[in-house]
Amino acid sequence: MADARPPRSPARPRSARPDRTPGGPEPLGTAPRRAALRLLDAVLRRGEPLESALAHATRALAGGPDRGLAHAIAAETLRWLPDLDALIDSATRQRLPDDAKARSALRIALAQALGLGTPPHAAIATVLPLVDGGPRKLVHGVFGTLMRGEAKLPEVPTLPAAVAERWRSNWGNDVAAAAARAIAAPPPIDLSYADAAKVLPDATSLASAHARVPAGSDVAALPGYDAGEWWVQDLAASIPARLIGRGTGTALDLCAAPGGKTLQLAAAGWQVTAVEMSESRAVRLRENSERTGLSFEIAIADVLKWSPDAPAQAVLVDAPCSATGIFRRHPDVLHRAHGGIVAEMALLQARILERAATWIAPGGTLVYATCSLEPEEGEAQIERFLRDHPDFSIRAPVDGELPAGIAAEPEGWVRTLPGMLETVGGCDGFFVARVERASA
Ligand SMILES: C[S@@+](CC[C@H](N)C(=O)[O-])C[C@H]1O[C@@H](n2cnc3c(N)ncnc32)[C@H](O)[C@@H]1O
Repeated sequence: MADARPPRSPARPRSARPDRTPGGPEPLGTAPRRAALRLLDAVLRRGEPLESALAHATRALAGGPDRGLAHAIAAETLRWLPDLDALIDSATRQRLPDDAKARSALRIALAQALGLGTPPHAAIATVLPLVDGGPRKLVHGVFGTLMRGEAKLPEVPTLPAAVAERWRSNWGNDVAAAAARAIAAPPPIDLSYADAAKVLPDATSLASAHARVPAGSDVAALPGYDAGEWWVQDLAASIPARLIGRGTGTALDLCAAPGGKTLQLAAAGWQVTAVEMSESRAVRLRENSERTGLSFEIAIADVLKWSPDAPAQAVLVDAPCSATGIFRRHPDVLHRAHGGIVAEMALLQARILERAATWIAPGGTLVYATCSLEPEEGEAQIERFLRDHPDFSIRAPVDGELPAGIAAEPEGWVRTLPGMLETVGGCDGFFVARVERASA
C-alpha cells in the first residue's frame, strides 16, 4: 500500500510469518476471524445490524464456539472502533481509507490483542491470511510497531464523534460520558419472571418479578430455565408493560417480537393479541409462549394495514426505532444509526401511533415506548400526539410502578439514560409514556 508508512524495522510477532506462501494451509483459527471481518463489513459498509448479519457471515463455520468467537471479535471491535482507528492512524504515515482491508484486518487483530486478551502472536497470525495477496506486510508491520510500543486502549472507550455530539447536545456531557463508560464491557443480564414469588433468592432484584445476574452468566444453567419461569429482558425494557399493570381485558401488543413485553402482559392476566410483521421474528413469539406456558394470540401482520375487531382496554406500542438505547449489548448501533435513520423511524412511529390511537376503548390506556436515546423518537412523538389528540392525557407512574432508582420526569413520562443505576450495572436507554383516553 503506497498510502501508509512502513514501520521502522517491523517486529515479527512469534509464529507469524509475513511472507507465508499464499495458498499454503491457513492457520487454525483464521476462519472465525474471516467471519468477523465479514460481520464488520456488513455493519460498517452495509449498515446491517450485527445480529442480523450473523447467520450469513458465519455460515461456513463449523460450530457454536467459532460463531461465538467471530461475534465476540466483531462486537469488541465495534465497542472500541474510534480508539482502534486512532492507534492505527498513529502508526501510518498516510491515513488508511476507512474501508481499506488493511484497516479492517488491523482493527480485528488489535481488538483481540488489546481488548480480548488474545496473545499478540495469535491475534496477528490468524488475521494475516485475510490480507493474503494484498497489504500483508503493511498489516504485519503496523501491528508489530504498535505492539512494540506497548499500545493500549484507553480506560473508557471513545464514542463515535457524531453520536457523542448528538448525546452531549441532547442530554449533556455527563450522560455522554456515562454512555462511553457503559460501552467498555457487556452489561449484566436481567430476567423477568412470570411469578414474582419465584425470583432467584440470592440475585439482585430492582423491581418485582426482576432478577439481575452478572454479565456472561450461563443463563440456561440458572434455576427455572427449563420450566420457563423467566425470560431475558433488560430492566428498562420491562417498564412499558409494568405501566400497563394487571388486567383481565383485551390488550394489543403492537410490534411484539421477540415478545418480552407480550409475556409480561400475559403473565399480568391480559387477553393479549401480539401483532408482528416479521414472520421469522414471530417464530420467537411462538417459541417464547411454548417455553413459558403463557398464552396469547399472534397476528402476523403490518400494523399499518391490520385492524383489531374491537377497541382494546390497553395498547402497547413498542415501536421500531433506531435502537440507540441498547448500544451496550449491540455496539453496532453506534456506527449505523445516523440522523437519517432516526428521521425515518420517527415518521414510522408517528404513523403507528396514529392508528393505535383509534384502537383504544374510552378510559383505556396506551403505552408508547422506544429503546432509543433520540428525543425525536420519544419526547417529541408524545408531545405531538398529545397536541393532536386532546382526548388523551398523560398518566404519570405512581409509587411502586417503577424499578428502584428510576423516577418519572416532571412531564409524567419515563426516560432512562446512561448513568442511571450505574453502580448496580446500569440499564438500557428507553422512553416510555403512558397516556389515557378520556372516558366517553
Ligand atoms: C422494538 S422491536 C419489539 C420488541 C418487543 N416488543 C419485545 O418486547 O420483545 C420492534 C418490532 O416491531 C416489528 N415491526 C416493525 N414494523 C412493524 C409493522 N409495521 N407492523 C408490525 N410489526 C412491525 C419488528 O419486526 C420488530 O420485531
